[in-house]
Amino acid sequence: EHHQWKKRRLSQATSSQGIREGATQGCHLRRHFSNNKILVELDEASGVAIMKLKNPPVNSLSLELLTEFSITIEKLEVDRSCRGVIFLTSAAPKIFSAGLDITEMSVQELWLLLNGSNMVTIAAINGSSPAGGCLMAMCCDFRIMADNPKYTIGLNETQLGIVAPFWLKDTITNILGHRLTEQSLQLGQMYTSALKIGLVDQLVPEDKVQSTAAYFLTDEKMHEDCNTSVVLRTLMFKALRKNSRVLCAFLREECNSVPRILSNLHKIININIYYRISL
Ligand SMILES: CC/C=C\C/C=C\C/C=C\C=C\CC(=O)SCCNC(=O)CCNC(=O)[C@H](O)C(C)(C)COP(=O)(O)OP(=O)(O)OC[C@H]1O[C@@H](n2cnc3c(N)ncnc32)[C@H](O)[C@@H]1OP(=O)(O)O
Repeated sequence: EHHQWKKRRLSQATSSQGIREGATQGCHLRRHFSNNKILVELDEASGVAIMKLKNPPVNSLSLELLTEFSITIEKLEVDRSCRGVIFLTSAAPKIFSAGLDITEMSVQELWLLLNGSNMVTIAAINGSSPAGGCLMAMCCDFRIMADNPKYTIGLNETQLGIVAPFWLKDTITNILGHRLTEQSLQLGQMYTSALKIGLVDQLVPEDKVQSTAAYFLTDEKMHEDCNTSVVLRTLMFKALRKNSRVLCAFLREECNSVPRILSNLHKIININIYYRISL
């Protein structure tokens, strides 16, 4: 069934369905794709794709954005000039993503896409990033965040009365370790010092987030201390993480069975009950 879903997405991705394309010729070719909520700029020389979320005012992860997200990732996956390098940032200032649109929900597919992707993914976190925004960043291989004490990041689900499902807990445990994860989820904690606890890998000045992500991906010298390219290291990292195939199978199942559109808070409560039962 997942295969069917993928096929359907791919045919949408390759059809003209709302995707606008263009190319500019500088010293090398840059291609642009866009649909309503996602802008992509692909530099063919470096293979670096910048994927920008554009859902004003707060970049919430609405169903429309998540659908376009899937289409875009799959389009990049099959694009031979994208050398497996992509980074994710926000087109809006100050907010990376406010998390799920509280009137809708479908986040498992995003988890599957980013965790299952063979591309190297970097979150260029240029603003606040609660809940689903933090999840999206955690699904990337590296996280580079703007050094601004006003911006916070974390899983505040508990404060919202949402019980984090086990795959979300596993995702943050991989990054923070067991004890800190417990504290973080129990309190629904939002962090201003995410670097200290390892939730992000690097803090940089706000205007350098995107360029640092690009530099990180393309400049091999930066990693000469370990004599292994960032791309190779990431592919190894992904291979290690893919051990959790059982988890992937569970999530695929769940994508098919959980109602994908929640139109009001009442349904959110039902979904929470569903998660409690399935734990
Ligand atoms: C339902 C889940 C079920 C099961 C669990 C499944 C999976 C678990 C994995 C992930 C779970 C994720 C859950 C979520 O992501 S829930 C969403 C959590 N998000 C928040 O708590 C965000 C709270 N918002 C803020 O902190 C701030 O708004 C801000 C820092 C993002 C921006 O602050 P600003 O001061 O710049 O702007 P505001 O005036 O506060 O907001 C502007 C505008 O935007 C609306 N808004 C804010 N957040 C959301 C949102 N998540 N969805 C939709 N709309 C949002 C806000 O209401 C304002 O609207 P108005 O201008 O008042 O109309």
